[in-house]
Amino acid sequence: MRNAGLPLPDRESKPRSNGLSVIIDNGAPLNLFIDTIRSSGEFIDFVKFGWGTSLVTPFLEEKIACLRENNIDFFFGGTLFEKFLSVGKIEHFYDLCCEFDCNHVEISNGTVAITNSEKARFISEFSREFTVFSEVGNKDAVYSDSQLSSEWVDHIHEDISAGAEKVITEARESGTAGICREDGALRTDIFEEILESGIPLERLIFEAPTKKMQSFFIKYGGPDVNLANIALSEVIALETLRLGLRSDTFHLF
Ligand SMILES: C=C(OP(=O)(O)O)C(=O)O
Ligand SMILES: O=S([O-])[O-]
Repeated sequence: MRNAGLPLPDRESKPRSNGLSVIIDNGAPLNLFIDTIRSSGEFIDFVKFGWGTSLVTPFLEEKIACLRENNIDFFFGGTLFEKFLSVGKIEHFYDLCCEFDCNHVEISNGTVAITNSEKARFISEFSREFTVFSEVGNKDAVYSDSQLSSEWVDHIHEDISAGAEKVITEARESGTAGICREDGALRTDIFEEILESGIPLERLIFEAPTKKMQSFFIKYGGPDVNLANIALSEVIALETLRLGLRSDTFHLF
């Protein structure tokens, strides 16, 4: 990173608790993964092994070793937690997290029909041994549409009270549900309600797989807004958005 004399926004260096970029790995080939981590690791705070890909992706151990060498933490997609939950095998999920020496777990209810309060009980249990990132929002676009912004804020409060270190707002890998409409349009009503609620933005991580979403959150949340579901190929491009080095955020900073 070189600023070449430009007055760019100050970005805290890693490890940081704000301004996080969470990359999603969906089973990328090993060398592509290692190459990305080695060349852009400075801009990556976490890797999420998306949904249940960690059970299928070859070379998971090698990928995790590469992350450890580069001081990047990781967690498994919340859907994996939900899959174990749906078959009554949550203790196996716990065992898996221990086997991989996870520091972080994602606890969500984006696919299984459990209430937020039931989810909060798992947040509370897992937060005794892990740092919990909870997730609010549903993966079904039609159901998402029916969720009121006030419900989102209630659920975020409940998750934080239960022990979630940060709360992830659902958008999926595609930006088509949760805080987005099926056509990718952002639910600005939810974002506004979150801002009005006074919940510090540092406690939230916004899934923002598209440039449009990333630009929106940077515009209204600042260069240090926490963002997730960033594709491996977009790490550097995202950092330029945060720094006002791309047209979409050029005039912000
Ligand atoms: C990103 C996704 O899932 P998870 O949060 O479980 O990784 C998804 O299904 O698009
Ligand atoms: O829970 S998700 O869609 O990252």
